[in-house]
Parts: sequence; structure tokens; C-alpha cells
Amino acid sequence: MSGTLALVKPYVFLLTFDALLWLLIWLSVVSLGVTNSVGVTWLWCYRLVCWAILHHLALLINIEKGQQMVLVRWVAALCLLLPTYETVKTLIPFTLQNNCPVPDVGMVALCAAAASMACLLWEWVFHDKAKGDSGKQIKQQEARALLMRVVRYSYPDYLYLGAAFFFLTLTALGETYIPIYIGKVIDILSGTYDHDSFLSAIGLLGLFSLGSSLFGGLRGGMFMCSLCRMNKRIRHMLFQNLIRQEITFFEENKPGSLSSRLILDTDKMGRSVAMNVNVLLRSLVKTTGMLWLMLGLSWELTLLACVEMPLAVLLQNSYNMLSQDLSQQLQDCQAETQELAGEVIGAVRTVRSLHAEQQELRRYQEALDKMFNIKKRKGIYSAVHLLLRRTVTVGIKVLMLLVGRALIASQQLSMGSLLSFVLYQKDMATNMKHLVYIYGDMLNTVTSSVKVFQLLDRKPRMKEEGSLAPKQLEGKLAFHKVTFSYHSRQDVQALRNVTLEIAAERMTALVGLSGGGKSSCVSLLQRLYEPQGGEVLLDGEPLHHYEHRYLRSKMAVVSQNPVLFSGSVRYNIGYGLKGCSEEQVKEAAKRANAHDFICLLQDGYDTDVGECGDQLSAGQKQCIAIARALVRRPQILILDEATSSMDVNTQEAVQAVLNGAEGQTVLVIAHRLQTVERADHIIVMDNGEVVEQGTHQQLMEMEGQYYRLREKLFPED
Ligand SMILES: Nc1ncnc2c1ncn2[C@@H]1O[C@H](COP(=O)(O)OP(=O)(O)OP(=O)(O)O)[C@@H](O)[C@H]1O
Repeated sequence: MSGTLALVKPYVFLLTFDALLWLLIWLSVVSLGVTNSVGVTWLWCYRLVCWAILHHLALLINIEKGQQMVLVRWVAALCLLLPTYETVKTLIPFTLQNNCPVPDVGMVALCAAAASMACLLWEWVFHDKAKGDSGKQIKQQEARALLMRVVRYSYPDYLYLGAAFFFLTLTALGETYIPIYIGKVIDILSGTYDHDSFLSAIGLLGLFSLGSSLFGGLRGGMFMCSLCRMNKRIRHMLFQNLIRQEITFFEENKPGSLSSRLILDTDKMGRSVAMNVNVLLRSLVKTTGMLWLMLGLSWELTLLACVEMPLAVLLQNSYNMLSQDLSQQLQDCQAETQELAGEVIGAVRTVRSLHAEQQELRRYQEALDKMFNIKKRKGIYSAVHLLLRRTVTVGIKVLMLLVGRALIASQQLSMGSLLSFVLYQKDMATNMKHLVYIYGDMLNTVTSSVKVFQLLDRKPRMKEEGSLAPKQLEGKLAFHKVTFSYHSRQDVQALRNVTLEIAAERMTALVGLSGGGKSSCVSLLQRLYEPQGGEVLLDGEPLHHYEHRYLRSKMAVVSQNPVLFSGSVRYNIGYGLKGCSEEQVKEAAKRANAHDFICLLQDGYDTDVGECGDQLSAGQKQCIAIARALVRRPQILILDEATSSMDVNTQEAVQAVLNGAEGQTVLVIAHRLQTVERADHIIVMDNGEVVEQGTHQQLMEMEGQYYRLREKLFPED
């Protein structure tokens, strides 16, 4: 309380000083016997002198620097608003000129109130507070910075937005003039009837109504257009950055929440600019226009109408503070619920086979309950806020009608003008509410952009792509003292000081018990992860020195559970290849032993494989995945249990083709002895380490782990 008093004191002091200056000039005018208006030039001179005096006084007051600057800005507005208003008034034709020697007390008070409110609004809405502010203010500053960033993203649509703002101004101006003409019509009808005046008033009323509707439609269309364009741009940028991220990122962020960011949050982000700025500007133009016309009708009623604003600001401010946190909680909760539903639906077979429907239903119910509670609290805040707002509005309206009645009785106001005023006041309250509410809403919705921006700004945690792309590649792979653990399980080392060589143009087999580290080696070869220690080399050069695209063209990997995309068989085999011919697709399919079963499918190579290839068996999917790898003619082929779901005959056939691939480096991980026996070199891994290596013969003769564990290593034989 004492803090607020200390804050208000300098303002009261300067306001009293200003009132004294006005009293001085009034006494001078009276004593000199001036009866005509002093004129705008004189008023400017006088107020500039006042400004100089009050400005220096403001600088002399011993307050904190930031607050002093606010005071200085307020003094400028206080001194210069009235001469500015009088100047603009003289420039507009048909406006009643003030013939009093000095502006009347009401006008001075109104300008002081307007300057204070303008400053209050400016400091509250736009001005950055000094450093060292409380957490909430810092949060608001961040929200403002975010808002500016969202605005910057709409720059490319400046033509659409410019046109939209142009139509918006015309619409708002048209709407502003309507009540004035309604009042005129009422005055004509209630006084002595003049047909020409009536027709002209009705004609102009129709013109303004029609014009504002037409421009309103054009404005809406332009805003929608720019909103759609911005959404498209942001989603594209976001998706582009998402697919560049390292695999760990996708392990940490579930697909449900990512797709929510991509769809819901980007949408909200666009809305926070296009829709809210639309309403904000419309309200701003309308409020300014209406204030202008209302002042022309009666300053007493205008002053009364303006009282509503600080009260509305106060109420809205408190409501925004309470609802901003809840909105954030609600968003997180919605993303969680969506993720949960997506996970269960995606894994519905597993859920059903484990009879976990009830358990999942309970989990979903809990998530819905949590969301409901947040929404309930939000609803209660909103209802209380609405009630208080309505009470204030009705109170002000009653007061205004009482004052209006007094003004009509003293013939200072006509009935039509009072009606116009009441219409303005209603509209004014809505517009002011928008002015206050929209900014809060913008800050609210802009918080959904935080996560979008975090994703947009996220740099993949991988080494920079190299530039090596030699024409001739031998295809020799090597691990040199490689240590690696997954981000999600940093306590467990998946690979420990692994050193091994995969000879060029030879077939090497990686064998070992489950969890030995074989698939981790393959992941590092694909550069899905980066090792924490040591290096993975290709022809003696670290993998990250090579161009990304080059590596992908030289190395193909087929995994145990290959992912197919919904689309035709042909599309899946030639996936990601530009200009892949029909012959190349068929030849690869034949080599992968897939051609025969593809021909038996309903539409042959044009058959849709369904979502994730669901309409094919696991073995058929593997055959297509092998064809997809072979069509690229890779120098290095990695098969991670790639034939495990095929029947024995198919496995044999495919393996024979793979073995016969001339000049190719082949690395296989297999659980079948026949496959491993064919390899030129076998590396045995256990618990993240290389324990033995050699040919099948050598390993058998060694009688080490390979020999002892062969039954566990090759359970399929
Ligand atoms: N994505 C992952 N996140 C965390 N830990 C993982 C991940 N993948 C594997 N691991 C762990 O890393 C270690 C090595 O696993 P890896 O999959 O490389 O073994 P593997 O020899 O290929 O086993 P399998 O024959 O069963 O496929 C294991 O302890 C495993 O639990």
C-alpha cells in the first residue's frame, strides 16, 4: 500500500502544479479582460512552457530511474495532448470551434485523464520494464518478445496484411459513423420533419452500413488468406527442422506431442497474430473514431464512458494473470491426453492381447479428469470475471442516462445525440474490452509458440556434416576404441572400447547373445547416434567427414522390422530415389525374391501395402525392404536380422544373391548358422565387447565362446 502511495505521489504533485499553472493563466485572462479564444498558436506556446517547467520538476524528483522516465513521458502527454487536440480540431471542417478565452475545465480534465490512461496503457502493454523485475514481469516480457517474433514470421504476407488493414480501417470508420446517422434520423423524426434531410440521413446511413459490410468481408478474406499462408510456412519450417533432429530427440519426444506441436500449436500461433491483431486494430481504429465523435457530442458523457476503461483494465489484468498459467497447463494436458490415446490406438493389438483395455481406459479417464479440473477452474475464473465486468458496465450506463437526462433538460444535448451516445458507449465498451482482452489473449496464445519456437530453434545434437564424397570408395569399415551408451540409459555402456574391422568387398557376420551390442554397432554405422568415445571410420576417414547424402547413397541398411510407407509396392521399393525406372524396381525385386509374390498381389507392383505395410506378411515386408536396399546398388550393405521372418527357402535364395554381390561390403547380423558360416569373417560380441573373431572354422577350432554358445547363438538351426 505504502509502495503504491509513493508511486502515485509525484503524479499528484505534478498534476497539482499543472492545475496551478492553469489557474494562473485563467486569472491572467480574467484580469486582462480577454473574451475571445486565445488561438492555437498561443495555446501551443503556453503548453510548451508548461512542459519545460514540469519536465524539469519531474527530473528533480528523487525516484528510481525507470519510474522517472515513465513520469517524463506522462508529463509530455499531459502538456501536449490538449494543443494537439485543438490543432486537429481546427483542421477538420464543420467542427464547432471553441470561443472561450482558454479551454474549459472539463476539457483540461479530460485531456489529463486521457494522457494518464494512454501512459498507463503504454507502460502496461508495450514498454519493456527495467532489468531486475519480478518473475511474472520477465515472463510477460518474454511473451512480448515471442509475440514480436510471431509478427516477424508474418512479414512475407505484408501485401495481404496491408490490404487487410486497409479494408479494416474502412470497415471500422464506416461502422463508427452509423450511430451518428441513427441519432440524426431520430432527431429529424422527433422534431420538425424535413423530407430532404431525412432522405440524405437515411441514404448516408445505408451507404455506411453497406460499405462497412463489404469492406468487412474483404478484410476477413485477406486475414484468413494470410493466416493460412503463415500456417503453411511455419509447419513446413517446423517439419523440416524436426526431421533433421538426431534419433535421441525422437526417443525423448513422443510422436503424439510432436504432432500436436505441428498441428495445434502452429495453428494457435498463427491465430494469435492474424485473428487477434485483426480485432485489436479494428478496436483501436473504432475506439479512436468513436472517442472523437463522442467528444463532439458531450465531453461530460465521454468522461463518464472513459471511467469504465481503467476498471475494465484492472479486472482484465487480474483475470489474465490467473488464466495465463491455466492455459499453459491445459495445453500440456491436451498434448499428454492426445499422446496417450495415440499410443494406445497405435498399439491396440498388444493392448488387446495383454487384456489391458481396462487399464488403458483408466489411464485415459485420469488424463481426462485432470483436463476437466483445469477447465473447470478456468470456467469459474471466467464466470466471476464476467459478473464483475457486467456490474461495472450496467452501473456506468445508469449513471450516463441520469447525466444525459440532465443535459437534455438543460438543452445541451438532443434526444438523437443521446441515443447515438448510448449506441457508441455500448460499442465503445466492447471495443475497449477487446483492446484490453485481446492483448492478454495474444500473450496467452503466444505461449503455445514457445514450444514451436523451441523446436524451430533446436539444432540437431550431431557433428556437422562433412564434405567428403570421393568417386572411388573401397568400402572398408572400422571401429576404433568406440565407447557408446544411449542417452536414455547412460549408466549402461552398450559398446565398450570396441575395435573391429569390416573388410571391403567381403562378407562379415556379427554374432552374439541378445544385448551384446550388435544393433548398436549398426546404428553407429548409420550415424543415427554419435559415439561418446573413439571413432567409426570408412576407408580410414571418420564417418562424419563424409557428406550425408553421399553416405546414404553408398550404404543401405535392412533391419529386422523394416518400416514400409502407405503407397504402392513400386513406391516403396523406389522410395527416396529420383527417376528410378520400372526395370530397376523389378530387377531389385527379383534379386530379393519378391517378384513372384508381388505379381500374385491384386494390382501387382501397384498394390497398396497399407499403413506401415500392414497388408503384407513380416517376411514379405523384409523382401521388399531388401529390394529397396538393392535398387540403390549400395557399396556397403548391412543386414540386421533382415531375413529372420522369411521361410527357409526364401532365406536361402536371398542369401545366395547377397553373397554373390560382387564388390560389395556386406555386414550381416543373423541367428542362422548357414548364413554365418558363409561369412568371410565372424566377429563375436558379448556385453558390448568384441570377444572373438575369425572364420567359422577358426572359431570352432578355438573352442571359445562361439563354440560353447553355438546352440544359443543359432537357435533357429
Ligand atoms: N534405444 C535404446 N535405448 C536404450 N538402451 C538401448 C537401446 N537399444 C539398445 N539398448 C541397450 O543397449 C545394449 C545393447 O543392445 P543392442 O540392441 O545393441 O544388442 P543386440 O546385440 O543387437 O541385441 P539383439 O540381438 O537382441 O538385437 C543393451 O543393453 C540394450 O538394452
